[in-house]
Amino acid sequence: MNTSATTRVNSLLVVLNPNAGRKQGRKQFTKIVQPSLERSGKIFRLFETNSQGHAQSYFKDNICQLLTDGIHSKVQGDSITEIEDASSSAIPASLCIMVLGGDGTVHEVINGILLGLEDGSNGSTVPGPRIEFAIVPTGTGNAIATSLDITSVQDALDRFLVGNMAPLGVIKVSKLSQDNSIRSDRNHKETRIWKPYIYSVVVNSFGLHCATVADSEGFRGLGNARFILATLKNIVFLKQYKARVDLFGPYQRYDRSLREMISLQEEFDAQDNDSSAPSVPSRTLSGPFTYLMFTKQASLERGFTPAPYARASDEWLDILAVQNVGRRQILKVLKLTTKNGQHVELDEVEYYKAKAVELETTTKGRICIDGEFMDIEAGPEGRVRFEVVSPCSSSSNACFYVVQ
Ligand SMILES: Nc1ncnc2c1ncn2[C@@H]1O[C@H](COP(=O)(O)OP(=O)(O)OP(=O)(O)O)[C@@H](O)[C@H]1O
Repeated sequence: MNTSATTRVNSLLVVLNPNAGRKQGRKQFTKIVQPSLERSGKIFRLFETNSQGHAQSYFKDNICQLLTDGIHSKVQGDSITEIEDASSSAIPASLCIMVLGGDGTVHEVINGILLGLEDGSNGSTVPGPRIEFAIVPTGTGNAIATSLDITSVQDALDRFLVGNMAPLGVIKVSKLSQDNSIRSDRNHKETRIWKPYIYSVVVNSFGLHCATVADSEGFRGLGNARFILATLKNIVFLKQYKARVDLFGPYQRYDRSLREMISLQEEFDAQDNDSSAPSVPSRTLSGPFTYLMFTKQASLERGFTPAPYARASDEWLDILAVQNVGRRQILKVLKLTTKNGQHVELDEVEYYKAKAVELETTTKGRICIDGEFMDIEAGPEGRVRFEVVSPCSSSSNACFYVVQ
């Protein structure tokens, strides 16, 4: 997979969420971003979000138009007024989006784009347009920027101007289709029918992390301290969360003695699995879980690195699981998560990489998807599937890249 392609996209749209993080985005745009872009001769359009969900609905409604737009067209409010090449019906291959915000804003933009392209794709199987992101961290956690080691607004701009790109993997989160969710083929092999529900770019969690994200909303305004407060609360009132996790297809496991991820392809090959759509898990974690996450990002905020081997550009989903431990143990795990990901050396921690994962809860449960919440039914009907969509594959409606 190409991890160092240089930018070749001219059209630049700057998305500004003035409410992200400590609400400094507008100031940073005027003082740092705008002068820097103008100095380097970049022509751009500005889109400022006005509420939660605005970025998603804007991109859902406008992505096809944005892709067909000429560089000199203007955005006025939610509509694009001057379209340079209105006669062109073919969608040009590229768009660059600079996001001044946090992970929630990137999540909304990506979901809006994929929904908009899905509506406009008419079932096409050709890979979708190339969409490049430059992420300027003005949010709270800034997991994507932090995982790319982008340290400031200026650093993000400097990297944008250099233009080195890496693919940005996206996680498709699917629920079982309500009608006819299990189908049998000619050989009476049962196949589940999945319906995409949402796309995730940062982290999907269950258990303590999800409860912490929910509680941290009440402490907004405290910056990153809101996560610390919410985590402490959930350690004091520690719960174990009953669920099973199935890994499908080839997978890797962190080996503490070798201090690296080892491939378990051989174990997987030995099973009676159809590699294109395996129905038998290659590994099952039976819970209950204290802490569980599936992620594409190594760090969720500066200094907090739960999945040290995660790469936004690869095709793996990183799985961090801590099963049924007490307060003292989970505190030790979380403490070492802040020490360059040393928690993976603890016996309590299981760390895997897989291509597809399914979660099934024993009672009604809740998962957190990039800060959004999804309630799930108990048992097999409530199963949720997580899989990485390879950028630029025929199954992807768009080829996402990110400035690194
Ligand atoms: N003008 C606005 N007013 C209020 N909320 C907004 C506005 N524009 C966007 N939002 C919402 O702000 C929320 C927070 O944005 P974002 O997630 O980017 O920042 P953050 O939570 O501070 O950072 P991170 O997700 O990196 O921790 C999102 O849910 C987004 O929908």
